[in-house]
Amino acid sequence: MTRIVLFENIHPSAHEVFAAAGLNDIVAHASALPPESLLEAMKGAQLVGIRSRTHLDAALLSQLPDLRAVGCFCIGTNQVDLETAMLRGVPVFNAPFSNTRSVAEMVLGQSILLLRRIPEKNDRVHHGFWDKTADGAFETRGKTLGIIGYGNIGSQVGTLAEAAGMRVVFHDIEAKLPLGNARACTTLAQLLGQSDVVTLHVPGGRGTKDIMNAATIAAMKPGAILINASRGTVVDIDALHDALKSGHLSGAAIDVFPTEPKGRDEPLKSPLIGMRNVILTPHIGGSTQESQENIGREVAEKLVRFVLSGTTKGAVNFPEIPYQEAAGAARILHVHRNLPGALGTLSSLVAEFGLNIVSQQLQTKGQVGYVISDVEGPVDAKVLAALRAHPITIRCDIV
Ligand SMILES: NC(=O)c1ccc[n+]([C@@H]2O[C@H](COP(=O)([O-])OP(=O)(O)OC[C@H]3O[C@@H](n4cnc5c(N)ncnc54)[C@H](O)[C@@H]3O)[C@@H](O)[C@H]2O)c1
Ligand SMILES: O=C(O)[C@H](O)COP(=O)(O)O
Repeated sequence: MTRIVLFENIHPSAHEVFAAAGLNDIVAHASALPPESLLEAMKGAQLVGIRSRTHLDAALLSQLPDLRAVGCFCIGTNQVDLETAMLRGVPVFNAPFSNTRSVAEMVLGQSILLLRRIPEKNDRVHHGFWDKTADGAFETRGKTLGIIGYGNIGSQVGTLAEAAGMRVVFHDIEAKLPLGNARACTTLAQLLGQSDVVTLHVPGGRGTKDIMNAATIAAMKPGAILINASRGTVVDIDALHDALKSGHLSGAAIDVFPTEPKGRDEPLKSPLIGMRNVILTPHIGGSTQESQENIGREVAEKLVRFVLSGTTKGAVNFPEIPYQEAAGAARILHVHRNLPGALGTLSSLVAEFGLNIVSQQLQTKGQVGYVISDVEGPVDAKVLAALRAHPITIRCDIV
């Protein structure tokens, strides 16, 4: 039996995919759990499904000997210690494109609303005030959108923004093909100095921490707008608060926060609460019916393929072996330390039990090697125990 434990209200489409593959031992939690309950909830799970709020650090992963794979039912994977997972023989899968469009649409919508100061005007009318004025309200057409991080989401935002008449510039640490009429900026300063709206679409992690800080926010055009729907660590919220208070920036939309509540019952703490022309949303950039259904299906399919055939295609932290038809009576999935002669050692071990290898694929990544071997003849518990006991072995399973 493959025990699956899911957190954070993963879409029923995932359950359908698991059930169709005969994987019915599923425990589903509607929200993220506090760290003190997480280990207990994951014990015995072979597959774990999470979204952005569940953190799987090295200490937690090392207490989960049964864990075979992790599914991040989202784009970001920075909430998992990917290196530790790999060294423990655990591939991590995600859904790299399934919510891209949802985020891009939200960012374009926020740009239009903030340029017109709609959040502030909406609030005034709700309080009975009729402040009819064009002061500080601008068309989107002809304004410059600066995109920091021109990957899947950033480039999609650029395409939509051009359709709305915006001029698009972007900055990325890698060379990127500009779509439409978008122009690359070689430096961040170049982008900040000319953009009416700046939007962030970089991954989380040390390399992007506080990209927008007091100095870079000061380098933005007076009256500009800042949007962040990437990761909460990317913007120094106190510096943003100061720039909004002083009037240097005219508005902001923040979907992700340095510390986010674990669930509905926990309040958000942020100095931005109650500020004028600021849109605050609870990390819902990728939360649409369409995206969640697609993500549920996509990640569950990757997990099912791994469980049934060992394929790791699409894993973000692991040697990738594409799907191949089973060629023998049994398939051995062997994760080992990537040392010289490891493949020979494995093949000799298998041969000692009189098993003939009919098909074999090896891929390596850093310190880890992964081999799928199809063998003639059944692999019994004695063979599996011998393979698992060998010093080069990190993990070994039979499918
Ligand atoms: N708010 C949400 O609900 C939501 C939904 C989906 C994704 N996200 C987040 O959006 C972010 C982007 O997602 P994506 O799918 O476009 O990722 P992606 O990997 O396709 O693109 C990220 C881009 O950022 C670039 N980059 C990395 N470091 C940079 C730096 N220091 N300066 C400039 N560019 C840099 C990369 O080269 C890459 O082109 C991720 O953090 C993801 O987790 C948030
Ligand atoms: O990485 C992502 O895809 C987004 O941050 C969305 O995360 P979520 O699934 O927790 O909404």
